[in-house]
Amino acid sequence: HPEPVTSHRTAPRASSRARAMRSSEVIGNLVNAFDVASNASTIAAVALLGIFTLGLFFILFVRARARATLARASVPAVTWRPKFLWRLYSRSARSLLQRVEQRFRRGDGSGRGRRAFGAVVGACPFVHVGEARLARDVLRETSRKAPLYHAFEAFSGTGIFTAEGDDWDGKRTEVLRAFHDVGLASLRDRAVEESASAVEEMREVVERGGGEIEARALPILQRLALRVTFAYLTGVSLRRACEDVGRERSEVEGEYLDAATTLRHLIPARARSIWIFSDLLYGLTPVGRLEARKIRTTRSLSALALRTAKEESPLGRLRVGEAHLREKSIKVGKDEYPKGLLDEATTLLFAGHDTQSATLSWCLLRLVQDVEVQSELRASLRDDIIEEALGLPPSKSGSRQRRSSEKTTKPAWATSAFAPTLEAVIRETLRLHPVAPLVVRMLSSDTHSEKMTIPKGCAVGVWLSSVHRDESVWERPEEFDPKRWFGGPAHARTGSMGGSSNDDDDNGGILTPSRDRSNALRHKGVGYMPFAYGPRSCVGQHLAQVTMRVALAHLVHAFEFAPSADLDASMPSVGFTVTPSTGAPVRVRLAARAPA
Ligand code: HEM
Repeated sequence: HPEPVTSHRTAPRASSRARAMRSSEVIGNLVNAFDVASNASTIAAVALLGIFTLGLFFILFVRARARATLARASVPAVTWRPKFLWRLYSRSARSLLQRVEQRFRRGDGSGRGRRAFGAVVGACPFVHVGEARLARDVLRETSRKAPLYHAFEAFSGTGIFTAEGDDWDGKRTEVLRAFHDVGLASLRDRAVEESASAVEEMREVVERGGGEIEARALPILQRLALRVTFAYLTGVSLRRACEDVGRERSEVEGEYLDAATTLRHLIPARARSIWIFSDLLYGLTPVGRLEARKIRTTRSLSALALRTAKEESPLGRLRVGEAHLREKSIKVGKDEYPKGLLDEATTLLFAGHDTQSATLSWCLLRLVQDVEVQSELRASLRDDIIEEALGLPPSKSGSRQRRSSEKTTKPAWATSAFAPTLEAVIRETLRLHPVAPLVVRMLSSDTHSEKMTIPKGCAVGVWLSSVHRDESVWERPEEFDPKRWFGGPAHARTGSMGGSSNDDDDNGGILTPSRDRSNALRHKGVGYMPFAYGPRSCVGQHLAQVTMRVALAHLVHAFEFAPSADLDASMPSVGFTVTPSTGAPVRVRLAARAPA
């Protein structure tokens, strides 16, 4: 056998030397590597620190600039704290409107009674306004919405609610022209049809319930307002459109309203939270993903509306208008739709049903608190001309045929002078519950008013709910008093509303003389703007007034409403619109027949 290369005794000595050498090499290499790494990490750390410091200086600089701009408005400043979305969403800011109003009432301590305060929101100087005249000046001045509306873009896309500049201008013109060309008669007919059928459904439930039931009014009114809005926009009833695609109307409505309810809270909550700063990060959060799912659901109703819309309907007209066809198409299910058109249908369906159902819910809650007003309203509707015009069943047999020859050829029901008590109740509801209570604009030039100047570059949040409570304009502002819309200045401070008026600044120019001039309503005046004011005021206000008149008249004509046992019934839930937080629970019974 050959000798082993290393003897048994020398081998460990040689290998330990080699090991020692190898380990010193390794340590040396490690030290080198560590040196290199530590140099690199030092450089990276210094670079990061530099970027961080620069970023910090930049933030401090823009915030200081924003504070300086705000100081020029000389409003008392409050601190803005961004919120975490899940807290806002889960608690749905109940008392927000009261808190803001209290803040306005406190003023700036100067005794000048300014209803305004400011905050730096991110890097933007933000002035909150609750003063009637100032609000009007601001809203008249600009058509630019604040970056806050960015949170709504995922939902309403480039529809007119969120569009800007020439794009908005072109689309708004097309929408208004479409509404004008179609006219209000078809809307009145749809509203009569759907209101009568909602009353019949409810009558059956009341009769089954032994003559009186407790019901949540909001979901019933949401379905009613959605059906009227869909039918008007498309020229086809929602039932018919659903049948055409082999689906049940109640299922389609249910899905849509569930999604809309979630979005109503989620989108404004995002606008007030830190997530407004990043679409990408927001999209990765569970709430961001929930929002995307709900938006897809609402779009399927918009797609159904576009697919079924008749040529002569408002959506049918938009389908051939240029402004809505410029953008590329997007897919919903198997079909593709021009994005601008789809976004507009989404905007109008949502804005149409949500605002009207919320307003009508508040109206019923007010009427259950004020039985006298409710009875007066019901009595005022038991008039054969009003009944005929609003499609109500006749309460006195035999009289209609005789009087119908007096029917005016103009759409009298479209004017506020036609049924003044009904109109006064709706106006007073919208005064105390303007369901879209905050509108925000960017000032592109300084806005001067009697009391102050707000510099350009400021975002201005006009709180319509507070404008409607401005004590320099309204007497007893918290009181629900439809009578303030009639008669002399006892009900409103001088200058707030002018003399009596039949001029209907809200009726789209359709003028019909009142049948009873002594009963004419007063001008709305400077302190009243439930549909906002100026270039970006509501495009659907004339539609809303017709639908709400018809729907409220049908409900109050058929039923008596009484308060429910729910103590939270009048608690507001503030989202996209302000709704009664527990769905407007009321007790319902059939209205007693009119005395012969
Ligand atoms: C009681 C009913 C309604 C109320 C109280 C109401 C209130 C308002 C308010 C306050 C604005 C301004 C929002 C802002 O600038 O942030 C607005 C805008 C708008 N409303 Fe209404 N609205 C009602 C009904 C309707 C209806 C029935 C439609 C359509 C079918 C509609 C469509 C719109 C649209 C598209 C805008 C955006 C206009 C623009 O930015 O140019 N609204 N509404």
